[in-house]
Amino acid sequence: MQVQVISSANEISASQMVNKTVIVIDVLRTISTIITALAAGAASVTPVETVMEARSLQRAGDLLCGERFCRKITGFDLGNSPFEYEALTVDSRRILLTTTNGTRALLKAMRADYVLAGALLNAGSCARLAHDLRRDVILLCAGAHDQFAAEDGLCAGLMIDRLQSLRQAPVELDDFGLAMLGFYRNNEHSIESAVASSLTGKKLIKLGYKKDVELCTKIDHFNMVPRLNGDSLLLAGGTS
Ligand SMILES: O=C(O)[C@H](CS(=O)(=O)O)OP(=O)(O)O
Repeated sequence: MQVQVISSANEISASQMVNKTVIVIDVLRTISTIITALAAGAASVTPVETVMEARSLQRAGDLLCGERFCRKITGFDLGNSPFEYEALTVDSRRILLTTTNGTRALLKAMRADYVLAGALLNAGSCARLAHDLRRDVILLCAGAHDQFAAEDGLCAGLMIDRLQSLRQAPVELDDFGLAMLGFYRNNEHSIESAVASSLTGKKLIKLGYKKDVELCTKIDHFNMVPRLNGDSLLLAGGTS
């Protein structure tokens, strides 16, 4: 199995995705929020590029969700904090979600054979499902504002570590993947502080989202994987 790591959403091209499984990684916070929402019973999550598009797609019962500048969008039901996605609020609802980086990365990955949503919260399950799908893998770090984000790189390194332990044959890594594996192994006993020291981690903490950062660093908190089906993410695997 070949595994390639791409440093930010704008670095991927459609031709790279042919016959591949793409795992879209956005630890802070989009993918962590999507995993939490589906685990809490949301029917599906549809990633949407713009605020206007989200509004135009809304049908009765749908929740309009997302952030700009890390804050809930005016008039929307929920923002981008996993804590907002409680069972009472999201149960059986379709979620239309637009965020700065994470939903854009998901939309960019749509040409792949399989698109999975991965974060620290479900890293082990995500690696296992990717292994079972028997395709070469791209780990697409969503990044922040078209730049590499350290927390996504750490998560990519963790998934490579997990993929390697699942396989008899070695995982063939590109150089960036090799670097991310080393980055993860150097920080594996201090993931929470490494994420809290990242640019986005520091920004979110400054804005009052320290608990979000702490929650998003819980490795393997869930054993299920959001998987793209048409234009929406649905659950694959167990529930918690
Ligand atoms: O809301 C978030 O956590 C981030 C904000 S930022 O653009 O990275 O500063 O957005 P996301 O799309 O979840 O990376």
